[in-house]
Amino acid sequence: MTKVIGVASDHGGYNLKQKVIDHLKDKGYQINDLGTYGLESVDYPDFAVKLADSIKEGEASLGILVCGTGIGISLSANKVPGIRAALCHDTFSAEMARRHNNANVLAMGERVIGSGLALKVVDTFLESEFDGGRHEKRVNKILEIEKKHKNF
Ligand SMILES: O=C(CO)[C@H](O)[C@H](O)[C@H](O)COP(=O)(O)O
Repeated sequence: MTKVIGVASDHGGYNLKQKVIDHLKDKGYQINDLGTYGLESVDYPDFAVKLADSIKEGEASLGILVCGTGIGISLSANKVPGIRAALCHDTFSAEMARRHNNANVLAMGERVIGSGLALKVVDTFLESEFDGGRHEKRVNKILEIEKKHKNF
């Protein structure tokens, strides 16, 4: 079955988001594009939460978020329980984000990274799998933190 990947950005990440979409479609992925759909100024939390909700609803198995730096959009997505958004601008971090942290969202900054490297980061993230084992216990501790602080 084709893997569905959720993708979203603000205006600062729009051009890179479009390149990511074209790249992944060429590779046979099915894309759930949650916007933004142009260069008009928008607010990154609105698109982070759209993507996070779509992952939680099971509409996509993994997600990719892009803003200018990747910081605001990853901070926002990580406020949604169950979302582990990793800001990665190199392939080693992208691999470890999946293998050790079971990250379900990759975040990048269009104003930080060139598109050639960004597409390699995307491929590495999507092709890496969670190692489990000792890392499972640690990821479960992240879930415990979410539960403990849910009324903060
Ligand atoms: O969230 C960000 C920074 O933490 C992103 O880089 C945004 O894309 C950026 O803040 C947007 O800035 P702009 O001047 O409104 O284009």
